[in-house]
Amino acid sequence: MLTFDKVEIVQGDFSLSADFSVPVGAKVSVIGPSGAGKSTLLSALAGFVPVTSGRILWEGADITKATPADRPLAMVFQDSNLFPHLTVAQNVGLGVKPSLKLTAQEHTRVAEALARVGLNGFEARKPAALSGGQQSRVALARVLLRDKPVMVLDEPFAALGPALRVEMLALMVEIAEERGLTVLMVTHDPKDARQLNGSTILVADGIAHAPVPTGPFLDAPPDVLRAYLGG
Ligand SMILES: Nc1ncnc2c1ncn2[C@@H]1O[C@H](COP(=O)(O)OP(=O)(O)OP(=O)(O)O)[C@@H](O)[C@H]1O
Repeated sequence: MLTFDKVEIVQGDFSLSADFSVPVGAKVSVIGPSGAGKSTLLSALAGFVPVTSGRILWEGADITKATPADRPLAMVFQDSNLFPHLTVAQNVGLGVKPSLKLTAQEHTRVAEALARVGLNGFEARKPAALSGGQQSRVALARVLLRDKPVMVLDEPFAALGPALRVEMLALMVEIAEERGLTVLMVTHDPKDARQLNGSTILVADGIAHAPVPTGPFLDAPPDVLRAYLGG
């Protein structure tokens, strides 16, 4: 279980509170108006933004003060965050060892992760020689290799067209279910949230609310979200 225990995050004159738990294996969308604090919530979870008070717990262990590398999560960023001068295999290998001095066994793990995301034979390519969808696959392979129980995605695949986005989300969910990962995904698009088919955390008015089932929530969204969703 991932728990935000009476968490308060203060950044300048902005503050956000969170007090809820997410079960292991849950698929959670994080949704809310622009500037409401979605990225702030995930950044605090990842250890990039300090928590002012309260605690963050993973499986009962207090990770509030842990360094980002010691936390149980791996992140997928909007732009895939690939290094342009490194090959696909090296970009993925970074997930194993930042020094890239991999053992034979680690090279095998890289090859297996690339195969899992459908990128057999792409090892030697540079990111510039990949399509947007293929770049997203590399980012997913990198997360796979980190072997962390929580996958955090901040508007992933936003640069992709609608069909490709559906495909990438499906692959992400397939991998998450295969490994029993807990997923937290910021999205602006209710279609993404519905496809994730789990629960939704509404971030609005300084509060990250406890997750509720996504379907019923989006069928009757609160006013604060209705304006934002444009419907
Ligand atoms: N370093 C900072 N210092 C002070 N305020 C900050 C800082 N970083 C972000 N903020 C403020 O915190 C609030 C939440 O920002 P955040 O990026 O988390 O929102 P968001 O919901 O992810 O927005 P969007 O959907 O537009 O990406 C905003 O009002 C922002 O201006």
